Amino acid sequence: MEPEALLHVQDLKVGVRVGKRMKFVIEEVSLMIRRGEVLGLVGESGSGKSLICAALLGLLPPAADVQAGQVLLESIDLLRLPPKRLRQIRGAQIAFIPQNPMTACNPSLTIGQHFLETLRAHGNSGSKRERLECAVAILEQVGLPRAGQIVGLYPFELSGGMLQRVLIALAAVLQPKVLVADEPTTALDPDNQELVLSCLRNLCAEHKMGMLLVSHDLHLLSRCARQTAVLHTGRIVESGLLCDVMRDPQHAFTRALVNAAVSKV
Ligand SMILES: Nc1ncnc2c1ncn2[C@@H]1O[C@H](COP(=O)(O)OP(=O)(O)OP(=O)(O)O)[C@@H](O)[C@H]1O
Repeated sequence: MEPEALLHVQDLKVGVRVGKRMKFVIEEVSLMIRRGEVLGLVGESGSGKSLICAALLGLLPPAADVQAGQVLLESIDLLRLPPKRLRQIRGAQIAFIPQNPMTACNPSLTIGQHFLETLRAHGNSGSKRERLECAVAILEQVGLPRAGQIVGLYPFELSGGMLQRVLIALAAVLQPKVLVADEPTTALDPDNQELVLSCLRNLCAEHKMGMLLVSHDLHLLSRCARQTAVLHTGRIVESGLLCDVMRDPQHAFTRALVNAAVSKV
């Protein structure tokens, strides 16, 4: 039996205002993510990957607007929720892992305080000690050694790879149904990339989360994603099982991506 669809994006269209006119940068994008499954969204720089992530989370920049489409999280259309309800769902049911861990953290808060704040903001009524225990447990799950000490450290005291795993833990602590990860390994060296990818793979499998993993690198996606969708100038030009797409790419743009990926192996 096919696992059930968690996130279903249908015919998404996003425009950005350029002076007085609207330029459409995302057109008729449809994606489906099932429980426990990683969908790799691949595309060239400027193809619209980050705007799709932002649209899913209701975090488009002021110049951009959703013009059409649906983003169904199970049966709820995120594009049509009042802002207050969307804020409750964001983080708790659909969470974001950013590209650059160094700029995503608040430098004046310890790692533990980041977790306390996230849990408090989403109504966790446990004591401070219970919330910190929760933080330590998820930090251990993402493979960070000495998690009990890490909660007392500030972001600058951790390496980029460790901090990215902290952010993954922070995104996962409320056990969202879907994780959206926009190029989460860009700022990392190859060893840390591998650690982060395996941490994402394990989290999704263990908690049956769905994940949208964004990259411009098909080879990198092939280490984590089962399904893929290929984005080219704002449109999905090909999608399916990543192994099939890599074996027999149909679109000229996908063939170029596959050749680039093969040359990295
Ligand atoms: N705030 C904005 N104002 C105007 N245009 C924007 C804005 N954000 C993005 N765009 C345009 O929308 C298109 C898609 O941008 P987006 O950042 O989503 O691409 P991307 O695939 O994520 O690129 P990269 O891999 O380089 O991050 C680009 O043409 C970009 O110039």
